[in-house]
Amino acid sequence: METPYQNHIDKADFDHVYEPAEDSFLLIDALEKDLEYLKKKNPTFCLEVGSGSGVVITAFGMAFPQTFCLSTDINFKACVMSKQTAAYNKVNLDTCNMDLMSSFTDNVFDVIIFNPPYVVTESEECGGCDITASWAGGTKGREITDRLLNMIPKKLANDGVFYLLLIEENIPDEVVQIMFDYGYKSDVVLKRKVRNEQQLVFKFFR
Ligand SMILES: C[S@@+](CC[C@H](N)C(=O)[O-])C[C@H]1O[C@@H](n2cnc3c(N)ncnc32)[C@H](O)[C@@H]1O
Repeated sequence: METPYQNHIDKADFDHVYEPAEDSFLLIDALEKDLEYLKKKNPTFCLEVGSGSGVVITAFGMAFPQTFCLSTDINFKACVMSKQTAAYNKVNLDTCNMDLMSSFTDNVFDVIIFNPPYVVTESEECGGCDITASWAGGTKGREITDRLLNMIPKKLANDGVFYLLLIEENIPDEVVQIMFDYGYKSDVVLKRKVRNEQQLVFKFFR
């Protein structure tokens, strides 16, 4: 999977929107690793929740030009940047400024992707809509992630796949158990140690 160009972005804009980092690129590498699996699924709708600069959903859109790509972000400036990144790389992307995927009512997605704010923080730090929303994850770094997990059974197609980036501090075993209770199997697609942080990309599917 190609990494999208982001030459159009002024460095200063990354004071307000999450700048693509190792976690973003691990997620792209995980999607690349699963390319053949994803091609067999021939996805019609792909949603990235919390798209930030748009680098991940744009990479997906470049690899799957026939797939209808959508993204959401709680940070309005991230929505604008995602749209620009997609357009710069000739990918059609609809972006929605919303909390997770709460405003989609009838839509069901074949692929859902989330690189959440995963840093363990005080609960009070979490739930904003500016740059702090990029990293502040509250208790276990999971407060935002757990809210999304709860929505997956209604929003993921029966034969769909959900990709989620976690770090060890998020206690991935608990996430696997939550998703198991919802009826999902899981696999670790890729993991990488970045400085002191063990990052893992999981996929969940029925
Ligand atoms: C770690 S950043 C990942 C950005 C991008 N996906 C990437 O991989 O580079 C997390 C993103 O989730 C967004 N976010 C946080 N809470 C959210 C929520 N409740 N609903 C939608 N997006 C949210 C943040 O604004 C931020 O853009």
